[in-house]
Amino acid sequence: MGLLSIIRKHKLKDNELRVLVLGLDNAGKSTITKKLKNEDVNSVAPTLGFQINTIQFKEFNLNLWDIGGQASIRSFWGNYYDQTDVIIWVVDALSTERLGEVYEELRDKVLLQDRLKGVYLAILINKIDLISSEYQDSVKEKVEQVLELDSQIKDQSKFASFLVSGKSGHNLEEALNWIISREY
Ligand SMILES: Nc1nc2c(ncn2[C@@H]2O[C@H](COP(=O)(O)OP(=O)(O)OP(=O)(O)O)[C@@H](O)[C@H]2O)c(=O)[nH]1
Ligand SMILES: [Mg+2]
Repeated sequence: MGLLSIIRKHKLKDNELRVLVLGLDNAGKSTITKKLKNEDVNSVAPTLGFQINTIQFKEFNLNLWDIGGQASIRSFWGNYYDQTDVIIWVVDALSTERLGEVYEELRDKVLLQDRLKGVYLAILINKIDLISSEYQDSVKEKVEQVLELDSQIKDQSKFASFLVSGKSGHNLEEALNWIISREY
């Protein structure tokens, strides 16, 4: 057995998952991460490097890597890819004008990356607290349509999208439940 598979076996025994939190700048990655840690979400600043946070959720330890999303530092994302189990991809529900950029970055930096083959993808459509409930479903549809996940990812069990709010915590638990109920 190779070293990597030994490490992997050991991790699974501990129910430990490596989760990268990615997405464009200002999407809300750090806010969501803070909310999951029960920290104050009103004091966030743009992430210039990365922050590792371990949270316990049910019987799992999730190592959340909150990585800066500014364009100038996206080229460093690849440094974190090895041994990743899950990607949480955060989309700002209000910035519909940036959905083209979201599509390109998700495709090029995640979906086409050999080192991320087979990784589970949770799309968190964030800041839903700022969108009135009657429009929320159409926002979800719009994001799903632009990202073309159905055609880009053949295995339907590999991805799911959620309307969330990092500020209020809305639907974050549902997203984590989906993550821990995958097969690792
Ligand atoms: N209303 C609302 N604002 C949010 C929410 N999530 C994040 N924000 C705001 O969006 C801005 C960016 O949030 P961050 O969490 O710093 O975004 P980020 O994705 O970590 O950004 P980078 O670190 O630059 O990649 C901040 O002003 C947050 O307060 C949300 O769910 N609702
Ligand atoms: Mg951040």
